[in-house]
Amino acid sequence: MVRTGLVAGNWKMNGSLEQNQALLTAVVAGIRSLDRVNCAVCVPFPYLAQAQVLLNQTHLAWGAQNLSQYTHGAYTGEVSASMLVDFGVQFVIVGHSERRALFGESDQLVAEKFKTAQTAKLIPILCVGETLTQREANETESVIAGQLEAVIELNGVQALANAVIAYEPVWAIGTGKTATPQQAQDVHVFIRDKIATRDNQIAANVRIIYGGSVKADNARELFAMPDIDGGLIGGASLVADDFVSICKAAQH
Ligand SMILES: O=C[C@H](O)COP(=O)(O)O
Repeated sequence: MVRTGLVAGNWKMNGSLEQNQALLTAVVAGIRSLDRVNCAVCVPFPYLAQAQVLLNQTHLAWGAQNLSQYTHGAYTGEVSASMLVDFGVQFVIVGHSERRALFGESDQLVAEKFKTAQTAKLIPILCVGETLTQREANETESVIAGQLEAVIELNGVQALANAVIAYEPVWAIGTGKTATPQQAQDVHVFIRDKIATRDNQIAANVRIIYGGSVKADNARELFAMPDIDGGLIGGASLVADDFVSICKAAQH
């Protein structure tokens, strides 16, 4: 089977109305001719309205970087799935390592956010990945298995049919230290095999993308690996030419 590649930008806490306008306009123009890869940007909440206006009817989808596990009510500062739907959001990142490490999001909470997203028909981009200490202690597989199992336990393996998994080794995020294509491929195969123990078809179809210092000059070799279906791009998604090059590299 052929999985359509996905390149999603994660702007993190960056941007301004003025910068976004220039960036989005340039990216939309740059990816116009790409018809065999899906491209998206996950922007900070306040810019969803701007993304909706600028990206409607273009090849660039938009998404959010987080959501509340609650649907509505007295949860000051939270943003619900239905609010994201109001702004035409298609994707939402859940369980990014920065949220796990800096904001205390547990595997269980991530699984709940995943559920809330899917209930609202949003496509969760579920981030999994190990720290350097965990890799050096040979815990990569057990850590990722735990992160994945929490989501499968709560949501069922079928839920992965409408989701994307992003493998993001924490030691490669924003460090300029990319996993080698083979290192990334090995973990992607581990993830796919793990899912296959529950359901072969879902495992074969689910898109597993790689994140961690993907740049215009290393994207092609990463995306050439058979189980790497695209990328979740941080820093390089803030530079139009770089992001467009990475999107092009994912079109096989
Ligand atoms: O979500 C994106 C990742 O955290 C990767 O960020 P990076 O490309 O800046 O390393």
